[in-house]
Amino acid sequence: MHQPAPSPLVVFDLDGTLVDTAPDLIDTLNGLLIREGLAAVPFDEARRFIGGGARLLIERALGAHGRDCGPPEIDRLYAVYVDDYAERIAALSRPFPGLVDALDTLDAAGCRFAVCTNKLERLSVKLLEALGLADRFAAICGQDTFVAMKPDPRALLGTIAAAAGSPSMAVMVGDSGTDIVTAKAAGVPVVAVDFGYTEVPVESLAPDRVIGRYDDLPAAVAELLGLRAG
Ligand SMILES: O=C(O)COP(=O)(O)O
Ligand SMILES: [Mg+2]
Repeated sequence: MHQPAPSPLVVFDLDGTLVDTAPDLIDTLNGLLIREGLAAVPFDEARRFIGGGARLLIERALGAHGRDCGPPEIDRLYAVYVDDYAERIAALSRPFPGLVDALDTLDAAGCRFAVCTNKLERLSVKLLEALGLADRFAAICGQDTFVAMKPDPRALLGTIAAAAGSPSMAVMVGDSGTDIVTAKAAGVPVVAVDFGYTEVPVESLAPDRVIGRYDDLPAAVAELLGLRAG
């Protein structure tokens, strides 16, 4: 008996890829810093610090301004940050332009979708529910879903398994070096979006494709998976 071939799976990063979350992430960060008597971080600088999870965002923001806090202090700030962020999860955050149409086109071509993010799982679900997008994903996996978070390839391979997909029929879509390194380590082709949050231009990180708008995603996925373009 043959197993049916798994449908193609497109695994998306969340912050900076599916959703422009920087305004809420950075408002939360700066609200916290100001309450703590610390300097707020300029938006464009803080935007580049997103991608490794909220704890790293806080560490980078403090480090950029010469504050080196020990783990207990970071733990305390992180706990407050997570609570504050949950309160404003989708106050300003919106899907990037063209995302929903691209999902519709890929869906019609037989693709399924999953999320592999370094956000906490519960915040990821809450955000996507608030935006009416949660039901589109077969799995929504965060930094605390598996034993390891991106760039560990087990985060991506675990997400693909949770969505009942196969690594040989999967593509990762992400905005940062973290996503590209993760996908390469997992042996999964990767499309980089160039409108997200990254410290270096994504082109310099050798993804399989770079797209500047969601309209170009269906063709990139079709090429990488050898599908007939819709
Ligand atoms: O919030 C972060 O820093 C990381 O989130 P991402 O993995 O969805 O980019
Ligand atoms: Mg990202």
